[in-house]
Amino acid sequence: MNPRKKVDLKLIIIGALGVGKTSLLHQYVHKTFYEDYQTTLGASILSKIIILDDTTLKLQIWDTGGQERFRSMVSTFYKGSDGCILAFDVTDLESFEVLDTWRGDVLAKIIPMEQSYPMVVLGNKIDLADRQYRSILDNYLTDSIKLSPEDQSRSGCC
Ligand SMILES: Nc1nc2c(ncn2[C@@H]2O[C@H](COP(=O)(O)OP(=O)(O)OP(=O)(O)O)[C@@H](O)[C@H]2O)c(=O)[nH]1
Ligand SMILES: [Mg+2]
Repeated sequence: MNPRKKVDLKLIIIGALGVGKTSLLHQYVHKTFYEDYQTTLGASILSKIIILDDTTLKLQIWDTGGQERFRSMVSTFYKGSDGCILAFDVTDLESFEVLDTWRGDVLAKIIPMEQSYPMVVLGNKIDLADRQYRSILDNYLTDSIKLSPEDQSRSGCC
């Protein structure tokens, strides 16, 4: 039997104040959800081991604070990361719009060193009734992606 490969990955989660970055990670790693809000000061690190096919992945996930005053400190944590989660709150349009700035920060630090760097956009708080994600996605599709009619029919979109 082949021993499993071992891979260490450093991931970072960024996004506006209070979008739920810490809650999401605690739910993922410790299976607990905190109702009480305690803003993250700077950053904290969580670890999780997952097994994927024949590989043991050791995730080191950097949870960062969304406060403006931590912005330049947080950008120093991007170094050496293998990917990034851009988090927003689906009930808060501004938290989505500001992702562009966060993304710009990451690209400015990472891309000169890494040609390919995975980033995912994550919409949180989907349990809340006043979610605005439909209009967020509609605007995004209209303004940014501009799918051609062929693409739309292929994707079954719109
Ligand atoms: N309803 C609902 N509330 C959530 C969800 N995720 C987080 N919250 C609440 O949102 C508040 C902020 O959550 P945090 O996880 O501390 O937010 P954060 O992004 O880490 O905030 P900063 O560290 O200040 O940047 C807390 O009161 C959470 O309980 C969710 O999926 N649904
Ligand atoms: Mg936090």
